[in-house]
Amino acid sequence: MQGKNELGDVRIVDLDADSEFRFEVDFKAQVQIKLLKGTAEIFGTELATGVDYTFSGRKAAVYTWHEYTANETPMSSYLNTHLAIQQLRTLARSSNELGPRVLVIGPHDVGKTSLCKIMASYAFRQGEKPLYVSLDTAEGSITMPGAVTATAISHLIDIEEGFGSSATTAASMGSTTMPLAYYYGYESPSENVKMYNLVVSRLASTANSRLAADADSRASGIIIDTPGLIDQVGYELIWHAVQEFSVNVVVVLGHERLYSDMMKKYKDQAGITVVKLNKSGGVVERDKQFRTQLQRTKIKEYFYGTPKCELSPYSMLVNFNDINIWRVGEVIAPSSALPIGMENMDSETKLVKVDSFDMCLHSVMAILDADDSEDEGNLLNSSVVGFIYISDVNDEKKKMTILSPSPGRLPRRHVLMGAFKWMET
Ligand SMILES: Nc1ncnc2c1ncn2[C@@H]1O[C@H](COP(=O)(O)OP(=O)(O)OP(=O)(O)O)[C@@H](O)[C@H]1O
Repeated sequence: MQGKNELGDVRIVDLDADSEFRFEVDFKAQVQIKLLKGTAEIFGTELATGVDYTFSGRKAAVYTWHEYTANETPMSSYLNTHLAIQQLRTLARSSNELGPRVLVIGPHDVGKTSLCKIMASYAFRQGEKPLYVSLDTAEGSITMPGAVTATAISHLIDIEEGFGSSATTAASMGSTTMPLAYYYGYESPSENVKMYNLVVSRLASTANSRLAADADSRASGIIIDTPGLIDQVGYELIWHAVQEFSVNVVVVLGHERLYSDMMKKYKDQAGITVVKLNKSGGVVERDKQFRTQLQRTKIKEYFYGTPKCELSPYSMLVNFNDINIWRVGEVIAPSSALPIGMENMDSETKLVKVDSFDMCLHSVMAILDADDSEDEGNLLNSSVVGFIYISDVNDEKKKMTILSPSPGRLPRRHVLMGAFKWMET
């Protein structure tokens, strides 16, 4: 395998069987990797021989199988887990039932997203079309940070861009393959647990009914990536996701206590299997700065596309009167912080209309799939048709400038604002 940085320095690396070449590239730097001979994969997607793959702002590993030798990486256990899940799919197909619903949990930075990608890629390579669900609002791996999403894996996950080129750009182009998304609007679920659980429930219910109606994907089931929360709030979120998606396989990655707590909780529940897998030594911790940078990159990608598929967003003027901007009411104290029995009633999920447009400047907002006349109490039940960015606000003229991936009028007038801001650079 050959690696080349932007200064033109070339390195050739010989990869033994069952070993990984791990690399980290800064956002400002670029490296190219080329497979010269043999077979290798990145998070489950195979590399083609002789093709230059370019990476920037990424931490990843090139893995090679050949045959089993040492057990230095947990890849063989990931493969075995996939094979067991694959059997459940075959079984489901023969009885025309819903395939496995797999939930991957664990603390931050243990490789949950990577494992989900690996399992989705392996499933796809075996002809399956599982639904990939991301409940990780910090990451925005499929559309935007702040959203929970579901998308059918109908083509290979891109080596260089992850879901970037497949889902984000499809979404920006208003394609019908726009992933199903609901907008929560904050990075961490603990900021507003009630609202987070509400959007997860909505996503689960729509995803379940889509799957029930899609004979092609039904037996392939669902793979669910989660945020890395394992404190008291985290457990609540896990129980909730298990229930809403009728999860029957819980994969615990890299955390003994979490595993034994899950075993305790589910040992008497027929039909739920709890599996423990080790964290890969290659998983890298990402500091706050790297995560923020990753979020900015995701937001930018939504509007401007990726190096492989560039987009030019449209800038348009919108009258204050032509748009209804909503945000969730002031959360005085999250319910989780109040004494048992006392609830913050509905302020955590009650929308208030934003009338000070100044506060919208540089915000990312979700356009809700709701009719103009929709009751405000129902808006949070709406999925997302796309995202916009407010690049300028002119109070005098009562207009604002909006950046949108598609031309023409706003498709809907109700938009939901969260906490994500971004500065075009
Ligand atoms: N085997 C590996 N070699 C090198 N890098 C890896 C490997 N596995 C994962 N990584 C990288 O480590 C980082 C963390 O992995 P990942 O996003 O899968 O963890 P996570 O548990 O989903 O994180 P979180 O949920 O906290 O965001 C990512 O940048 C990923 O690309």
